[in-house]
Amino acid sequence: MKDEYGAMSDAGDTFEHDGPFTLESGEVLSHAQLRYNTYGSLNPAGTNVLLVNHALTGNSDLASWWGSMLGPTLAFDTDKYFVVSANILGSCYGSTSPTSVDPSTGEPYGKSFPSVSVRDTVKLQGKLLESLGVTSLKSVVGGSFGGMQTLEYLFTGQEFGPETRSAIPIACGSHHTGWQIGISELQRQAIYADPDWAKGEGWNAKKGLEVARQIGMISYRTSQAYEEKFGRGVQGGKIYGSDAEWDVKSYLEYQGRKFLDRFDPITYVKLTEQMDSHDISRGRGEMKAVLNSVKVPTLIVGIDSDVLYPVHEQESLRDGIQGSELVVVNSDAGHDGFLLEQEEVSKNVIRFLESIE
Ligand SMILES: CC(=O)SCCNC(=O)CCNC(=O)[C@H](O)C(C)(C)COP(=O)(O)OP(=O)(O)OC[C@H]1O[C@@H](n2cnc3c(N)ncnc32)[C@H](O)[C@@H]1OP(=O)(O)O
Ligand SMILES: N[C@@H](CCO)C(=O)O
Repeated sequence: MKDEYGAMSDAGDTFEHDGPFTLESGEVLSHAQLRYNTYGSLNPAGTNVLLVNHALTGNSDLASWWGSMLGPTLAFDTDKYFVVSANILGSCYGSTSPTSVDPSTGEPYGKSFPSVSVRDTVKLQGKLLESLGVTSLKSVVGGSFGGMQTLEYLFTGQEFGPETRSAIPIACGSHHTGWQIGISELQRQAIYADPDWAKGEGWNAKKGLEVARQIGMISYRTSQAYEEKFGRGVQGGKIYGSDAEWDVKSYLEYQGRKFLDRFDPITYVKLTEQMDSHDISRGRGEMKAVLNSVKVPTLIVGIDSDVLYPVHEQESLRDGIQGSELVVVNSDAGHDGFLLEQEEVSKNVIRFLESIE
């Protein structure tokens, strides 16, 4: 279900920040809210907490994307843990975003929505956790954009929010690299190239958004996966020129169209910009020293076929964070392996959580 400006209103609760929220950029959101979901019960000390962070286009409805990991006896064991999943600030899934009304104009922010960093999202989530009575996080887990948030939590206890006792960053690195910013930029350029981006507020740059999602879908998988799924399959037998209806073309077009039901171009531009802000060393010193300052147990997970966040980035995290462990999951799926290989991810999460106080 979407509201009048296109924001998704999925199930969950809403946290409202008390007063204006100042962003890293110095800009101020006069009102800031976050959608979140919880599962299980909080213990009286507020310490049996697992925080699970979603990726770029996900939401706080954890059951809808890591469902086979959530429930009694599963990785996110709701008999033992109070599991919290919070939306990203700037996401159209119920948090303050470009689709929200700017109180100063009475109109949706649109392109004037301020620049939010991954650290801003985590800082606001920290306020949400405090409001729930959370004093300490047993672990923070997330893949991709969720992994970037997870890495920021390694510093929250020292800087803001509840203490973090362990972390499981998956399929991400210590900062967004030139490669990843380039792929984000390519997607934004597809949106900017849509003639409707320059008209009015830009909400109607739908063709651009479709193409952006198609570019994303290529980067989330691998040549092996595309070969296995589509190969040279074609409808109608025509293989020459623009008459060729390749199965892969039809798949990408379908994914692009489907995406319009749950995202808008402005939010997509802003969220990819937020990912590009990811750099745990910003303002904290040299990366080597920043990683070396991490003292909590950390399980780093990579996917061996991930071309977007390649394994060497997880190896760098492992080399930098003292005593951390790296597990590389074998999968042809590529980056999306963190969503598709739930059994393998679960196994490692369970083992690691059992080893943590
Ligand atoms: C609504 C939500 O998902 S929001 C919940 C949170 N989501 C997230 O966190 C991530 C977003 N989701 C994703 O990235 C993906 O859906 C994943 C990774 C979770 C799952 O991927 P997969 O299961 O491998 O799906 P896959 O990429 O094969 O796409 C399947 C779809 O393509 C369609 N399809 C497959 N081949 C073709 C083709 N040749 N032509 C047209 N359509 C095709 C299928 O019919 C199917 O359609 P459906 O989704 O309407 O059922
Ligand atoms: N499939 C994921 C990839 C980004 O990590 C998403 O759409 O959010």
